[in-house]
Amino acid sequence: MEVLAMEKISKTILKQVIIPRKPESYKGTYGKTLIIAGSTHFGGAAILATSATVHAGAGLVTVATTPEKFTAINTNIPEAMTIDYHNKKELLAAILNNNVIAIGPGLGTSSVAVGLVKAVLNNTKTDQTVILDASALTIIAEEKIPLQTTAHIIMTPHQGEWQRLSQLAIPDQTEFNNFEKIQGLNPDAVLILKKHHSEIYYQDMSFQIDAGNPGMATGGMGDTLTGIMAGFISQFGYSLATIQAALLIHSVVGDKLSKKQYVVLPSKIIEKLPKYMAELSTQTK
Ligand SMILES: NC(=O)C1=CN([C@@H]2O[C@H](COP(=O)(O)OP(=O)(O)OC[C@H]3O[C@@H](n4cnc5c(N)ncnc54)[C@H](O)[C@@H]3O)[C@@H](O)[C@H]2O)[C@@H](O)CC1
Ligand SMILES: Nc1ncnc2c1ncn2[C@@H]1O[C@H](COP(=O)(O)OP(=O)(O)O)[C@@H](O)[C@H]1O
Ligand SMILES: [Mg+2]
Repeated sequence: MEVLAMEKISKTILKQVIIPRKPESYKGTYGKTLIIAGSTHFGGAAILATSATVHAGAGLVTVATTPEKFTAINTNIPEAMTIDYHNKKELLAAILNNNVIAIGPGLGTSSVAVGLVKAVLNNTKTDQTVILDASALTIIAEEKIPLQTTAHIIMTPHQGEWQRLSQLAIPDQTEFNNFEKIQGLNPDAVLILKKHHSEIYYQDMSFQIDAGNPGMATGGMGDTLTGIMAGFISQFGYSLATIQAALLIHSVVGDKLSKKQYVVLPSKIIEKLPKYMAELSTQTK
């Protein structure tokens, strides 16, 4: 039985991470992000993840997806560029050229999707961050793909996806057991276990957010977190503080919205992000 409660992430982390932008900066200062997402039946996941990345402040965002979704993505998020993930040459160039790569939202588990996950894990390096979410995690579990990249790895499963990856039934997903399973997957990987009051496992430390509400239990909410995480790491750099701030802001904005809205739409969280980030970055204390 676990006796000690996990450390809660304080809201002060938001002001610490979300600092004012430097006047002489340009889009390149805020990082390049590649989102590999979407498939015939899950176009919305790609749109939400991409839109969240752009609204969170990533400098340049590219989406690798199926061309049938280009129009929808370009219409919803004209700021993002699109490439066809079936084009191996373009995909490899994009994997090599981006600082942050998020893969999985709405990707499905087709053989093409399996190839995409392998391409990311085989071609990323130390200075990059790879965020593995949704279908990418299911593929890694089903195909037993080793997490062998030297890039930073952040896994963002919900409890069902973590069960697939770790073989731990939900009641057995304790702090102790989760740490043990991370060791077996890749000791350097960060786990964000999504649930009511999501948890972060980072090296030998664990944290929990004291925010989030059941109004957020709606499709696309995790895809949105993935985009926020990608956008934050892209512009603020990879660190524990950045990861904590991204996870927390998603639920803090969700809590603000839930005061007046029974169900919290992911697209509404995305819409609110730039204003809330401006407020946080200009507050002195
Ligand atoms: N608009 C869209 O295009 C959307 C696409 N989506 C995509 O759909 C694909 C399948 O993902 P899903 O997560 O829906 O399905 P999954 O089959 O991967 O996961 C759902 C299963 O996990 C179980 N589970 C246990 N604990 C859970 C928890 N805390 N939260 C959620 N599920 C839990 C459920 O009972 C269910 O059996 C992914 O690629 C995902 O990104 C979803 O994100 C929904 C929205
Ligand atoms: N009851 C709840 N309380 C707090 N947060 C929740 C609740 N239900 C869902 N969430 C949050 O919503 C997100 C759901 O992620 P996920 O299941 O991956 O959604 P999707 O794949 O549909 O985008 C997670 O960040 C999770 O913590
Ligand atoms: Mg999900």
